[in-house]
Amino acid sequence: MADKKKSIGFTYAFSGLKEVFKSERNFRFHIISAILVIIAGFLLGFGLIEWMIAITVIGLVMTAEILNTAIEEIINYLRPEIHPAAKKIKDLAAAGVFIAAVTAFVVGLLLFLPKLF
Ligand SMILES: Nc1ncnc2c1ncn2[C@@H]1O[C@H](COP(=O)(O)OP(=O)(O)OP(=O)(O)O)[C@@H](O)[C@H]1O
Repeated sequence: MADKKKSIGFTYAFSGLKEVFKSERNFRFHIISAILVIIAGFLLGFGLIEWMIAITVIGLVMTAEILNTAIEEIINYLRPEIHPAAKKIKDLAAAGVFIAAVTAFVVGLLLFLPKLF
């Protein structure tokens, strides 16, 4: 029973992933960036700690993008007029993605630059 519940939970989660992949250009960009980081990690011989850091920031950015998409969908579903509160909510969600992406970029520089130079 618990196993069945768990597998249904995974099904919904995968359905969400499929949705965000289909509808969000940004998410596809994050996936491609993550694949490039993973390839570069293999080529540059990342150690355990470097892999842990890289995977953590990849997960951070993807999670932020998915939550941003969910928040946008809530606002679109509620169909508000153009409203300052709707703007504020969407802008805050977008700011979350921005902070996650800048963090990933800076961490990426700190990981890759010492390996390259
Ligand atoms: N109902 C609204 N009222 C006021 N401003 C809004 C409203 N909906 C969207 N906006 C403004 O437009 C911006 C873009 O919103 P939109 O829903 O188009 O997101 P998006 O461009 O699809 O985002 P993403 O590229 O992450 O998918 C928001 O950040 C907000 O500033």
